[in-house]
Amino acid sequence: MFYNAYLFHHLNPLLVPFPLYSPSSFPPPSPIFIAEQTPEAPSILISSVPSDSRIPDTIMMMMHPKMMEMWPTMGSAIASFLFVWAMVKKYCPYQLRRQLEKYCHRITGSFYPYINITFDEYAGVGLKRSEAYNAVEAYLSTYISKSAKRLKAEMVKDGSNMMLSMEQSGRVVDDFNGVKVWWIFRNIETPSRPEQEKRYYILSFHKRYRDVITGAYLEHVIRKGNEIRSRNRRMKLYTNSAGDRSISKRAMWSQIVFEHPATFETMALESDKKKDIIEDLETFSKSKEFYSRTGKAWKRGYLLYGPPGTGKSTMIAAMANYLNYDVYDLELTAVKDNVELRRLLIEIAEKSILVIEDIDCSLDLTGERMKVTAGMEEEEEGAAKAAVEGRRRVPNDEAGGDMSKVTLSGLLNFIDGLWSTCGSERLVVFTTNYVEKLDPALIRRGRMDKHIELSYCSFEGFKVFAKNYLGLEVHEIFKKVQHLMGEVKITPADMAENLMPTSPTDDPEKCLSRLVEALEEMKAEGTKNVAAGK
Ligand SMILES: Nc1ncnc2c1ncn2[C@@H]1O[C@H](COP(=O)(O)OP(=O)(O)OP(=O)(O)O)[C@@H](O)[C@H]1O
Ligand SMILES: [Mg+2]
Repeated sequence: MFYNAYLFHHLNPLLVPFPLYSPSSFPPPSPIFIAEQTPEAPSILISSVPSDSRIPDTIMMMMHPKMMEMWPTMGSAIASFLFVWAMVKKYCPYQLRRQLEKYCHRITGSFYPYINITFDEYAGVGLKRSEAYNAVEAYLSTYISKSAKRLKAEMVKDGSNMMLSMEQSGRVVDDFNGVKVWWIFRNIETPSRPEQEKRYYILSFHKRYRDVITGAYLEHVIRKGNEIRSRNRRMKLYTNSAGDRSISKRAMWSQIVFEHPATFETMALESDKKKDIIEDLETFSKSKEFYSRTGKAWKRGYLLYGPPGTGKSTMIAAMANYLNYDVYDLELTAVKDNVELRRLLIEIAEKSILVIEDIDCSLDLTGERMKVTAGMEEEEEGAAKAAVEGRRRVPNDEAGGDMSKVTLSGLLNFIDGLWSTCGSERLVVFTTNYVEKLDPALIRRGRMDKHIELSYCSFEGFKVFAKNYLGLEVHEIFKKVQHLMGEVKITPADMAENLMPTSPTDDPEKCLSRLVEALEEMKAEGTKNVAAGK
């Protein structure tokens, strides 16, 4: 670029009226003047800020060197104009000023030849990151490395690539079939959301290209941007926690990159069950058309239940890896009330899995349910209740001691009420150790479409472990293991623990023998308990 940049501070004597200047009423209507980049038609760029930001300390003016000769005249013209405007602003009655502003805008608008389109980071009610903004950001990442000066780098998939985006207000030029457009990035603090910067892109182009830019060009940007996004996508794990309230006094999602190694191949599960789940996921992810044809929200509920250590959490990771979906791990006890729950759930992006672990411990809905569990032995019920209470209290203590006011109806509303249609391609997964204690309303078919029981390890499951952990497909000890597994129940977690080499000298045989020992011990323990009448 051949432009010279000038930074004018408040105190610059040339622009003394500046302290009186407020961007909220700065004419002309567009906050940004775009400089023509051709030497034949040089003009200036005044980088101002939109009305909802703070008054800038400095204002940047860029101009073509050719204009330097004109600067003395032009500079004082601008200064005089700003001075007059500042006086008008300061001394004119409000009504008159409004009128003047209107005329000013009309006049400048008639010769201002550019159209600006804004892409805000948060669309609509401001709760959900705009898809268009995401696409634009990704699209520009391929261009900005060439022209923008202050960049932010983010590692993308496999850590093999970087995605660049503009960090501070910056500008890039794009060329579409010979038509030049400018992308301007702005990040400003807003008084209404001090915890969050307002970020947006402005697309500027000459009005004579309106059709081609609003049509073919924008289509091209969104398509390319989405392609780049899906290529670079790294799965994320989001979680809400009471601790995150410190800044904004409300829970928000915080995220980390999700890199769980579990897959369906590594899961010890009967092959029929595995196949069934995979097919179900596959069908779901390809059923966009079906859901819209049948008027249903594109979402599916899974209930994973079974004793501790049977692979419920592992299954969620395998599902996420299979579909390449983000995971939103919702800690219900840290959600203050239904309003906060709604806000959190609206922020969930598509292609995601919403997980509520230990749903039986998560809500104060258990009060009613506890009474319903008539079949439960009293002692067991007491222990379960204590566990529930214990687990429920911990996060709430962090939140300042107040109990979560999320209700069953609040939760159901998001699962399949009107709000459920906000955001599509979403799996909702509940896990529990005590399926019988759940409120039937919560898990009825249609809400939780698929109930998957994860139970004790089968011999087939053991073979998956043996292959993955020890590299063994057959071994003479397998028979013994099979026999013992017919007599005692062992969870996949215990199985994994026993098969894991504990020292570098442990060979597969040693690990298998350790498992046999553990199984025999469990069997003896079981016999002892039966004899003692437990
Ligand atoms: N089916 C399985 N296949 C492979 N590994 C498993 C399986 N089930 C459990 N594991 C292993 O056991 C560990 C515990 O499993 P996981 O956390 O998934 O159990 P869970 O059912 O979620 O337990 P909880 O009810 O206590 O949350 C995991 O780290 C995993 O390595
Ligand atoms: Mg778990």
